Amino acid sequence: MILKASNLAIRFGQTVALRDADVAISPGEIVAIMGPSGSGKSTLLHVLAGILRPEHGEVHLDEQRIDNLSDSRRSRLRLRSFGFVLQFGDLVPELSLRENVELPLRLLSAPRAEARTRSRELLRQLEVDDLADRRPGQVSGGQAQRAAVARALVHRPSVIFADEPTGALDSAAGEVVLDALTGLARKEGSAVVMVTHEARVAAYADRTVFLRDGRVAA
Ligand SMILES: Nc1ncnc2c1ncn2[C@@H]1O[C@H](COP(=O)(O)OP(=O)(O)OP(=O)(O)O)[C@@H](O)[C@H]1O
Repeated sequence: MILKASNLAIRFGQTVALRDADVAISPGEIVAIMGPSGSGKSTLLHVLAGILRPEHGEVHLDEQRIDNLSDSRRSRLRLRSFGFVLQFGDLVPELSLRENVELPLRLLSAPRAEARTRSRELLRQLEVDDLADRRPGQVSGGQAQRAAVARALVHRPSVIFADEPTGALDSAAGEVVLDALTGLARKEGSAVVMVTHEARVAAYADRTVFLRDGRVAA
């Protein structure tokens, strides 16, 4: 397993968001998380990604326990091992698409030339290379989301987390983004954990985990 979580529990005030949740993701596997509104999908994603710390339970990336690391070590680990695609607007608005895609590699101190070559190649595969010098506000939502997919993949992460990655797109643009995300992740061997409430999005996954009231349903 590349990512394994057991007995996860977390509350927000009186609300129990997760209780006794177990999830295990194999290397390169594409998993959808589905469930009714408020069932804990985003919370589970945030706990698996080391953004939220569970009150009970453990999260392991490969052999390493990650939930009990300090905030700074978890941030570093997220940068190195994970990629993220959110619903919309998570590119840096002041940077061009190319600079956004290069950013994870630059933060990881990769040589500038290597960052440039790798990001150019991904932007080409996602068919937005002709827009590389535009800022996110100067392209369509679907084009920006394809750049976000490139940014999520650029540093060859073990796991890509996607929270409603096509939630802000029409179905045609959404399909292009999902084809790109799942196709490139398969090619490069990154696992994908994707929260969605749409069956047609979950159809891109190898497997679906259903949540109900903070529990993983059988
Ligand atoms: N920061 C927070 N503060 C208080 N309550 C929260 C917080 N985050 C989540 N919750 C609550 O925890 C429960 C699970 O929320 P979560 O966002 O994980 O659900 P979800 O399945 O992703 O929902 P949706 O499909 O509507 O996005 C909900 O009852 C929600 O109101």
